[in-house]
Parts: sequence; C-alpha cells; structure tokens
Amino acid sequence: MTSSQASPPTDRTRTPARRAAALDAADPLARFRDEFMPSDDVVAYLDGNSLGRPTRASAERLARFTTEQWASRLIRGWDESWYELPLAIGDRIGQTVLGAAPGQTFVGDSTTVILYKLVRAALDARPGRTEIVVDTGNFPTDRFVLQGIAAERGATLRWLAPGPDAGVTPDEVAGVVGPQTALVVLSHVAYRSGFLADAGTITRVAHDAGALVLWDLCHSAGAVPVALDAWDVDLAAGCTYKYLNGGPGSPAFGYVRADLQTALTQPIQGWMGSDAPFEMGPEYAPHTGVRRFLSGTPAVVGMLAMQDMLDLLDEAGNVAGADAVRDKSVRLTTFALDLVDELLVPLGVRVASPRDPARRGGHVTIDHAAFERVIPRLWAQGVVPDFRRPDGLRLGLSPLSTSFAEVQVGVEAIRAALLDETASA
Ligand SMILES: Cc1ncc(COP(=O)(O)O)c(C=O)c1O
Ligand SMILES: Nc1ccccc1C(=O)C[C@H](N)C(=O)O
Repeated sequence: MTSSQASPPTDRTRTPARRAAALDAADPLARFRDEFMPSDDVVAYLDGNSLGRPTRASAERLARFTTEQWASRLIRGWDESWYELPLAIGDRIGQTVLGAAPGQTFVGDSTTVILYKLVRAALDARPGRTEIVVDTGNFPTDRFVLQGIAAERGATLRWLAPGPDAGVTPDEVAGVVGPQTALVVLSHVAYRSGFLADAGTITRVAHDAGALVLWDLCHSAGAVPVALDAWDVDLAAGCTYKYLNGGPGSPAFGYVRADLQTALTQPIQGWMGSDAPFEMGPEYAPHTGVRRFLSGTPAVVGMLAMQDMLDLLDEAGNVAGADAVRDKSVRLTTFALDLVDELLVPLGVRVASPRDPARRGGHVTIDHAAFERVIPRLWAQGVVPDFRRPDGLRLGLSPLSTSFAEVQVGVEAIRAALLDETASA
C-alpha cells in the first residue's frame, strides 16, 4: 500500500462512529474478529502489542492438549511430537511472518534470554571487535542485556539517540559503525514510538562495516512485513505473546541465518541443544543445526496457542492477499491518528509516532502530562491501551482482532477522560 492510499483525506462531516462503521464494513479481514475470545468488560482492546487476545481455536487446543496429549501420551509425547515442536513451530513462524526458510528459526526461552544467547554468540564470533551499537530508545530488556554482556565481556556499548521520528536511520548507523563494531542491535519497530526501521538497508550498512546485526522483532512479527532471508539478516529474536497471540509468557523465537549457525557458540549449553540429548554423554557437543540454540526442556504448553494465530495469519493471506494484514494495520493506525488529530490534539495531546505510514509499525503513541492519571479511569471502563513513561498512551492495534469501532470508542473515551481530568485538576 502506498502512503497516498493509506491516508485518504479525512471526511470530518461524518461522525467518528459512522466513519468507523464504514471502515469496518469495507474491511476484508473483518470476519477474523470472530475468531478471538470475547472479553466481558472490554469495549476497546488497544493493547494487542503487549498481550494479544486468545483465539477461540487456542481455548479448544489447550483443553484438548491436556486430555489427548498430556494425560494420554504422557512421557511418550516427547518422542511422538513435543521434542520437535520448538523447530517445527519455529519453521512455521519463519515461513508465515519472518520471510525465513526452514532450519533457521527456533522457539525457545524468553526474548530476554534469547537476546543474551545470541548477543554473546555474536560477540565471540567477531574477535578483536569490541563495540556493540544500540539505541537509547530500545526496549529496557535489550539495553539491560547488553549492559550486562558489556560488563561481562569487556565490550563497549555505542549508544545512538533516536532521531526526530523517534527511530534510528541507516545514515545514523553508518555514522557509528566501523572496524571496531562487532554487532548492531536494534528493534525493527520501536516499542514506544512505533517507528519502523529500514531493516534491509541498516543490515547492509552493518555488513559493509564487517559487523553482524540482530533485530528485535517483538513488535513486528505478525504485524509488519519482515523478510529476514531477503535482507540477509544474521540474527533476530522476538516475542510470541503480542501479535502472535501465544498467551502470557509464551516462549520467544530466535533466528540464526543458516550459514552462520555452526560458527556460533551459544553460552547456555544445555542438553536440549546438544547433538544427542538422549545419549546422556559425558561432554557437550552442540547440535549441528539451529537446535544448538536451545538449552533446556522446551515450554511445550506455552507453544500451543501461537499455532492458531499462525493458522489465522496464513488464512488471512490466502483469502485477502499477502499484503492484507499490513494494509489493515496501516488503515488502523491512520484512522487512529486522524481521530487523535481531530479529538485529542486540540486538548494538547502530542503525537509521538511517525506520521509516514511507511515508517510506522502497528501501534501509535500519544503523549500528554495527564495520561498517567487518565489510564486507571480508562481501564476501569474497559478501554485498554497502555501507559508508557513518562507521559505516553500507546494504542496497539492488532490487524486480525482490532476493529475500527474499537479505535473510535477508545479515542473518544480518552477525550472524555482527559476533559474530565483536566477539568477536575
Ligand atoms: C522490543 C521488546 N523486546 C523484548 C521484550 C520483552 O522480552 P521478554 O519476553 O523477555 O520479557 C519486549 C516486551 O516485553 C519488547 O517490547
Ligand atoms: N511482557 C509484558 C508483561 C507485562 C506487561 C507488559 C508486557 C509487555 O510485553 C510490554 C511490551 N513489551 C512493551 O513494549 O511495552
């Protein structure tokens, strides 16, 4: 979708509710909303990028798993399918949302732990290079993991400050990488601003300097197009509980480009990543494939639900076209910004996300000093965005489950709460 298609002139002669209804009526993905479990008291769920809603299929799959798999197969389940699950689902994630050929993606620990393992491995694979490039706007866990590794390994962090769009550009990366750079670690979609980085170009810039690159895809996977193989990305990690609807604490995925795998040694060498776990041998030998990035027993129950969202994403692509999910995402964020401009900017709200849809991921952040006081009021009435310090409300719009009506109800509720709050202040 081009930016001109994404931003038709707003027709403010119709009420926001009528505009939302028209957008929902024209939405080729509208029917997918029925595939998710309803919530009794929520009228506008705007936090799909912290925790996606459960699919109906997952509710059934989880119940079925207990009786048909766990209770009946017991330990035999490992031989029959569970052992392969981290790589089988990894391949599905790779194929459906990452643009990754099989054999490069695994489901493992939390994003935090996968980041640790991959960053350590990357640093050791670039001996003599001691700098890691990261931006100050990156998610806390990325910054904290890197700070820990820098202290542990005597590496230096080269901090980039996000530019005017609250994100990092290829030129800014080009300005800091050099023969000292081991690794560049950035988020593809920035957790606060929603800035969508030019991952292909930045990867090339890092490679031109001889550095490796690791993309945090937490806010991308399932919402924006990702093409890891085509971009020649080295390493990536991302959450599955956001736009992949894996449920609270579902394990993260990691990606390691095929030709790099045997050159990398990950630091948490456990039996499940070893060459022959059930040999119970005296010494660790890493598996030759992407399995080497696993450590301990995989969280099988945690991996169940994401499969249903991957099914829905595949189906959405089949029925509405490969670009349908991104198109809906852009229409949702564009509509949200139109309403923010109309209803909230006059109250002093500032837009903290990129205006250009080509540089924007699946969420929109708006700032106002009163938002910290407004958020409990919104949650109590079933309008659920989230709050990000110091003064941001983040609207996370999940393409298959969020309606335009939810966006409209949400923005109008924010306006009412803000008017109330500022009147009583
Ligand atoms: C960009 C980013 N990285 C990492 C994480 C979290 O990682 P973990 O699942 O390990 O808490 C989040 C959100 O929680 C995130 O937004
Ligand atoms: N994992 C969580 C647990 C509790 C509350 C929020 C989260 C989030 O995922 C926050 C999200 N990563 C963010 O971009 O702010």
